[in-house]
Amino acid sequence: MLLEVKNVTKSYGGPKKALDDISFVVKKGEFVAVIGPSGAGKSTLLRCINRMVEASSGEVIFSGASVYELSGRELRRLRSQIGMIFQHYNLVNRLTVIENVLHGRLGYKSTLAGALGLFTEQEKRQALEILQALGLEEQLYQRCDQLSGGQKQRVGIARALLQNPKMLLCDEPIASLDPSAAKIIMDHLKKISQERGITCLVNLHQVDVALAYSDRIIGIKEGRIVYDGPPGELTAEKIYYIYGSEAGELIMDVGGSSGLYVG
Ligand SMILES: Nc1ncnc2c1ncn2[C@@H]1O[C@H](COP(=O)(O)OP(=O)(O)OP(=O)(O)O)[C@@H](O)[C@H]1O
Repeated sequence: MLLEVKNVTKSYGGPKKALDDISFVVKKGEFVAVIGPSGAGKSTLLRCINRMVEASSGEVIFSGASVYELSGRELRRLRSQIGMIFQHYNLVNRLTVIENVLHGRLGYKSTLAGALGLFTEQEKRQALEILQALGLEEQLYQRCDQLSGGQKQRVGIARALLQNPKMLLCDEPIASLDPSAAKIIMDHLKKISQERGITCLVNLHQVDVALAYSDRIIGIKEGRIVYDGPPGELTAEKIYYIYGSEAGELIMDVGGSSGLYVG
């Protein structure tokens, strides 16, 4: 077991809880898709795991450590083991690809070394190797604002990998991409989890993508888990239940998609 989420509840102060008593366990290397309609709580859930958002109650155990009890250096060390991928990439646009990726190491450095941009040869070599694996070797010295969305997301993945994470939290990683760029990103994430044994927790709006890529799907509706099981058991009825009125369009996608994600 790598991650255990126990009875996590989050209220932002409004009448409805964003997360309501969420519990699940994730094994090392598992590829888990988290699906659900807009506002279901997917993003809040990912952020409560690494404490970008503080949960109102509950507990998270990651790699044997009780995340909600850590502070200072221990919390930073733990966070460096959890890479995060964002819908809008969160890159520094005026910096180059290689500079953005090396930023992934900052969590390991003293403030001074980080501020001076002091990176070891070993770190630079690893950054290069990761960027090559992601097909970005020709963009190393390009500024990030000159890249396509798909390339930006690959830089985001490279930055996260340079932390040597045990787990990646991916918050709608393909929501801003066209289908072919989205496929490239999903293929890379899957490969990373299979080849490097890195656990992936991926928030997705698209059910067809979740079905095609994940070992397991967690369905969230109004802050609660309403499905947790293999993709093969996620029937059309269950999709209807999770998505309510948004379901029609999604089920059509599943049945009649271009086959882009299948096979
Ligand atoms: N910072 C915040 N302050 C107040 N309410 C928030 C905040 N962030 C999220 N919420 C609320 O919490 C609930 C869950 O939101 P969340 O963004 O986690 O859902 P989501 O499933 O990721 O949706 P989406 O796909 O639209 O991002 C929603 O009702 C949302 O309005």
